[in-house]
Amino acid sequence: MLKVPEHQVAGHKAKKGLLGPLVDDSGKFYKPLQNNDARGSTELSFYTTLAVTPAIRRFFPDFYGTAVVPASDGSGPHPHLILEDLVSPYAKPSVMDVKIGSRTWNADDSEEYIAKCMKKDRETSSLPLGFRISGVKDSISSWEPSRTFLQKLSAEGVALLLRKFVSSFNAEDSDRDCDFAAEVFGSVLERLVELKAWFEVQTVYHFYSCSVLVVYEKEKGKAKPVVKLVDFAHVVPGNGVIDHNFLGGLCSFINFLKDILQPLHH
Ligand SMILES: O=P(O)(O)O[C@@H]1[C@@H](OP(=O)(O)O)[C@H](OP(=O)(O)O)[C@H](O)[C@H](OP(=O)(O)O)[C@H]1OP(=O)(O)O
Ligand SMILES: Nc1ncnc2c1ncn2[C@@H]1O[C@H](COP(=O)(O)OP(=O)(O)O)[C@@H](O)[C@H]1O
Repeated sequence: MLKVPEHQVAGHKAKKGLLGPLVDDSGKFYKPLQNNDARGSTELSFYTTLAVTPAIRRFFPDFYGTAVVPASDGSGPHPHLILEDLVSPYAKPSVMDVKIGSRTWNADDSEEYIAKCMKKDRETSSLPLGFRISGVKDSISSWEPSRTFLQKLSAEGVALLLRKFVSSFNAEDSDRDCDFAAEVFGSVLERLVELKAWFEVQTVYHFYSCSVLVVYEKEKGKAKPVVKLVDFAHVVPGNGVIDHNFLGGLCSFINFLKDILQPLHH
C-alpha cells in the first residue's frame, strides 16, 4: 500500500492532490520522475551511473530502480524512482533538509529557472552562508516551521534554529537547552567531515540544489543520526573541476555545527 510520507520536510509534497513522493510499508520511498523537463532523467541517470567507493556510496540513499505506480495526484500510472526510505527506521524522527551551495542553478538551466533560483538564493541564507534550511520537523512536538519562515532566516536565526533542532523540547526559548547537540551534531559532524574530504578531491559531479538530510530519534540510546545526500535532479558533470559551490557551503554548515559544539567541551 502506497501512502503519503508523514515526515517529508521540503520539496514537492503529495498533499492536496499534488504530485509528490509516496512510501510503502517495506521502507521504500517512491519519488515521481518529473517528465516535463530534464530533472527526472537527470536524477535517474545519476542513480544508475553512480560510481563511487562503498564508503562514499553510504552517503546516498539505496536505489532500487524504477516502477510505474499510481501517482499521488490521481492522474494514474506514473514512473517513480524507488529509493531507500531514510526515515522508515525511526519511530519518532526529527528531520532536517539543508540545501547546500550559494548557487542552486547551473548554466544549462533555462533563463526563467535561473532567475527564479537567483531570487531565492539572494533572499535566503544561501548566498551569504552557502546553505539554507529548506525544511525541518520534529515529530514528537510537531514543531515544523513554515517555508516562508525558514526562507527569511538571518545567520543568527539559522544558528538558533540548528540549536532548536537538538533541544529536548521545542518551546519558545528551547534553543537554550541544546540537550542532544553533543550526541547528534557530534556524530553528524563526523560524517560531514568525511563527506568534505571527498568533495576536496572529487571532480566528477557538480551538485546543484542538492541537500544534506539529517534524521535522528529524540530518544536516548536510539539509532545514530543518519546523514545522507538527497535530490540529484540538478547534478551536472564536473569536468575535472572541484565543486567549490557545494564544498564552500558544506564547510560553512560544518562551521555552524562546530560553533554549537565548541562551548560544550568546556
Ligand atoms: O515551485 P516551488 O516554489 O515550490 O519551488 C520548489 C522549491 O520549493 P520552495 O523553494 O521551498 O518553495 C523546492 O525547494 P526545496 O527543495 O523545498 O528547498 C525545489 O527548489 C523545487 O525545485 P527542484 O525540484 O529542485 O527543481 C522547486 O520546484 P520547481 O518550481 O522548480 O518545480
Ligand atoms: N530517500 C528518502 N527517504 C526519505 N525521505 C526523503 C528521501 N528523499 C527525499 N526525502 C524527503 O523529501 C524531501 C524532498 O526531496 P527532494 O529529493 O529534494 O525532492 P524535490 O525534488 O521535490 O525537491 C526531502 O526534504 C525529504 O524530506
